[in-house]
Amino acid sequence: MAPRTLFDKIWDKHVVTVQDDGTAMLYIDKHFVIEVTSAQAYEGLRLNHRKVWRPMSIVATADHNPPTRPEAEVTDPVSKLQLATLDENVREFGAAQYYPFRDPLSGIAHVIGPEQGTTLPGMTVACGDSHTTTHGVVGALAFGVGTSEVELVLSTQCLAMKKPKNMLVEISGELQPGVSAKDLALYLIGQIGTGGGVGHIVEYAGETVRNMGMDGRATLCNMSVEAGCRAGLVAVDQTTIDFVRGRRFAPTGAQWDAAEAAWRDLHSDPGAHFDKVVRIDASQVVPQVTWGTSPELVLPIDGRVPDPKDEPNPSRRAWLEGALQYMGLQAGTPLVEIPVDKVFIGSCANSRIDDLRAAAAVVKGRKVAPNVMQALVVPGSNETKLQAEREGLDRIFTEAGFEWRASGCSMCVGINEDRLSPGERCASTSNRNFEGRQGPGGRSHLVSPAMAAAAAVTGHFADVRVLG
Ligand SMILES: CC(C)[C@H](C(=O)O)[C@@H](O)C(=O)O
Ligand code: SF4
Repeated sequence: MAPRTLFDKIWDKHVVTVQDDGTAMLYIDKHFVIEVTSAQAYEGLRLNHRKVWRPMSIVATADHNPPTRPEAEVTDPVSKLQLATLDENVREFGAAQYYPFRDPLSGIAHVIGPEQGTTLPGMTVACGDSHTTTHGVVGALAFGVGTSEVELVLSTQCLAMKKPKNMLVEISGELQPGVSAKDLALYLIGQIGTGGGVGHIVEYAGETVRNMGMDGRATLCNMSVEAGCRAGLVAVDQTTIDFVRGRRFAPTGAQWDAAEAAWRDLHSDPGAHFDKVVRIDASQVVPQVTWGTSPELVLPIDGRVPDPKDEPNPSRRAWLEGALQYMGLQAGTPLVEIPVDKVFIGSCANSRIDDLRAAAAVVKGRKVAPNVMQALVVPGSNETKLQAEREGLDRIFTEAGFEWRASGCSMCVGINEDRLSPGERCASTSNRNFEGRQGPGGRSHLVSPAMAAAAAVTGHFADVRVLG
């Protein structure tokens, strides 16, 4: 057989039929259902008198709306309705697991999937949420889909699509201390743009990725969608196997042995063809900060806010001018001189244990700067929260003046009570910075956990490499 990519291998195993025009029906092994994008899909089933094809493939979780303050209740009527509707739909249609608001195992779908071993290597995964790409961290082919596709997966267990193309991002060289997977992801998007991966499934490979822990790999996969990719993947290696073994829903005994043997083949064959290849020298990447209203408007921390006048293309120039104005910045300002009002450490991009450890290492023994009105740490799952508490990370954060919260999407997206007010500037470890993303009029700068911590303790963007 011709050499195949990791994507080809998983795709081939899951294609049910292919129509003449190339549209394939792809079997979905695991379906994560969230409160924001599922109500209409279930309503569609009801209207058409359909059942869920395989309720045991469903993991339902309420992650976007729940407040994360201890003891807080849901007060917003839309949030209340979404949460109650998911309760009702799970009761009526069934699910293998359900993590409602305040469940001890609840968390952001893309954090709990790999963490609990519900997402396993070689699986196909769907979820009505764009950052489903994150599940690629364990070598699963995971698609973020819209509500109508949620309904299709519920009723047929399949997604309909033409086969995307293969893209390889090969990362070599050693990361400098203080530089992380988030910086790599932002750097990549800065290079190829938010459209750079459109129509492709990206596989991250190379020695830097092989040497990276699972949480860093998850960040890369998470950010794939911000580069336009349909999904992100990392090949299964010993690090993956060690991560999956012993997880709550991972196979055990003879089933584990068989699974592990099969998973060992989940890598691209030598000589496999990629339609697009991007190479990155990790040793050249410095901590990144976005300055504008798209993840591709990103700069190294030692940079200055660009001047749109230097942009020859008129429509791009107008776009940059708009971004500059929305962000309330002056061209030429060094990034390290931009003060921040709020700091958010969380979201499915950066809320796993290694992220919290990296931020805590910077915060330890320091205080949140007086001009920072609010600094939040929101673990991606309640299990991660407990792990961090066992390690004493919560105390490092709270002693410095951070708020330590229960899990959820929180300030990543302005649809729960954690949000920015108009004009507020936030150093955020999340993945999106478009206008109003973290609250109407809010200004979001995407950074790594270590860089968010550095901004919190200095009160402005700062180079974590020289913070000492
Ligand atoms: C609300 C949800 C559907 C949305 C998504 O699709 O990603 C959100 O999670 C986001 O990050 O923008
Ligand atoms: S944490 Fe943010 S990016 Fe992730 S699913 Fe929630 S809202 Fe979307």
